[in-house]
Amino acid sequence: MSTQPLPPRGPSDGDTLDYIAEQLETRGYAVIPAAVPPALVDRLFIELKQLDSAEFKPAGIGRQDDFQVNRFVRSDQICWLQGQSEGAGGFLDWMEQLRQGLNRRLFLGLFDYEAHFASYPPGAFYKKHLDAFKGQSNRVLSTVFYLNPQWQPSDGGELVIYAEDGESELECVRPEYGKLVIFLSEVFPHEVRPAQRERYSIAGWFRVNNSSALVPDPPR
Ligand SMILES: O=C(O)CCC(=O)C(=O)O
Ligand SMILES: [Fe+2]
Repeated sequence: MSTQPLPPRGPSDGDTLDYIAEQLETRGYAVIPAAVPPALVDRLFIELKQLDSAEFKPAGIGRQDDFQVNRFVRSDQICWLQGQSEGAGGFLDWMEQLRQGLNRRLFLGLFDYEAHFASYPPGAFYKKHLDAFKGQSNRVLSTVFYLNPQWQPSDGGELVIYAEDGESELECVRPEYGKLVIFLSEVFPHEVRPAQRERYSIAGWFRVNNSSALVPDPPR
């Protein structure tokens, strides 16, 4: 058995940052059961429940010009976080602390962060994919944060993280309330298995800035 250090609980303090940085450096991903302050998790959950279903749109694949909705690849609904509300603002602030902390520790040059709520109705999925392809995207680190109270193993909906070869399973993560997963966007193929219940999350990406005066950074 490998002896991984126990993940710390609590806010984005030095210990949490050290833990995430160490995991990213040694394994390329981190699973933290309770990184975000509980009051913030509850606030986000309330806001998510208050969102009108009309604000959720079918998620697509690709960027602006080649954006397409493909129900065979993914069948979730999304709503981008704007940060105007207490919970969403708190979450984006927390991620900003993480961005700065990781830049200091790992020199990643992370430039900004974008995130959306995602809702997977029962039976919805996201087939095995990479969040970024080398040289084609400025997404460097993917984050997924789960908002599913009392999630049971029989509810399914796991996030499966595969090794770079796309075959061997590295991790099968239950989408439990308050859990945060972070991984290198270009390295790990992953998939969302269908769930028995509605499955809620916030998916986000830390990005680098590849723009210059002549070549603007591509839109997401
Ligand atoms: O919800 C998850 O567990 C992962 C979602 C995902 O892979 C994505 O939105 O790119
Ligand atoms: Fe993904």
